[in-house]
Amino acid sequence: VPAAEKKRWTLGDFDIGKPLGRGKFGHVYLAREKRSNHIVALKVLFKSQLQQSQVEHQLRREVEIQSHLRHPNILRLYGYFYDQKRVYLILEYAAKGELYKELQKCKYFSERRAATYVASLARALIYCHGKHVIHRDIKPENLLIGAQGELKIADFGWSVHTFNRRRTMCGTLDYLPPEMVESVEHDASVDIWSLGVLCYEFLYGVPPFEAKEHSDTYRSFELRVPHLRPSNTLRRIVQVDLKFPPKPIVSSSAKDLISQMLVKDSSQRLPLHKLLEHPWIVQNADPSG
Ligand SMILES: COc1ccc(C(=O)Nc2ccccc2)cc1NC(=O)CCSc1ncnc(N)c1Br
Repeated sequence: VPAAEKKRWTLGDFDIGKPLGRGKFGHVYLAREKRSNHIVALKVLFKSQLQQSQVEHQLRREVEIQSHLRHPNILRLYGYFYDQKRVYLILEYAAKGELYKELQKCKYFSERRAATYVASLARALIYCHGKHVIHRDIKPENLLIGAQGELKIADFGWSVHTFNRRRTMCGTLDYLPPEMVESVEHDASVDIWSLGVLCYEFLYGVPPFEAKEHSDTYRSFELRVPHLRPSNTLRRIVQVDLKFPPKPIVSSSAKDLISQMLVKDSSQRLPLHKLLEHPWIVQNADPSG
């Protein structure tokens, strides 16, 4: 049987539902494919904005990469289509929404929940590295939660989110590893660094190298002159100025894992497969992910 002809989707194939979120390049809607009644998330990108930001090639590359990725912890990109003015991405719908909202609501996660998320992200990253895809942007804003509570990496590409996503106006620097701050070439080990930052933020509710100046005076300064944001965060990153606050109480096993991931020399970072054997993960992560 000849390979199924790639279906040409059109907007008429979908019933459009409520808005799910919005990024810089466009909005995301709940949608139902009429023939199959399959629920999806439909991301609408404006061609004009893509052209202005010269990200068409980045989008084409991302669509190409995503169409070959199949993993329970990576949000599916089922397909895309376009009309005169817009490009539409047909995405898997994550029924339990955005992880960053859940983290803001709970302040921080239990060690079992944090370990379960970290283990599932490690498995997704091992899968990506196996396909020579690195640097899946794994900060909380890019993570969604599926119907069974499982984590889904949903690279939002270049879409910049409304600033209220994080306490600071400007895009967060918190997740940059030292080699990217010092802009030397980076490899898959950047993802181990970012996963370490994420693990810390899951357990403490704040990223490890955040500039302390989140006082009101600093905030007003930042709002008024965001481009002059003191790069205390960058200094703390390149010095790996890692401190564990006394509250909330976190096990020494968790701190040990984080300390093995947030290592300046990228070749010394704990490899992802070794992470899955770390006692804290073995004792706390729910195997189902
Ligand atoms: C595989 O997921 C993507 C793949 C690609 C791109 C993208 O825009 N790439 C891109 C855009 C412009 C330029 C270059 C790349 C975006 C996503 N994903 C998203 O935007 C997530 C939309 S929000 C959402 N989605 C599902 N369920 C929910 N409950 C929610 Br809320």
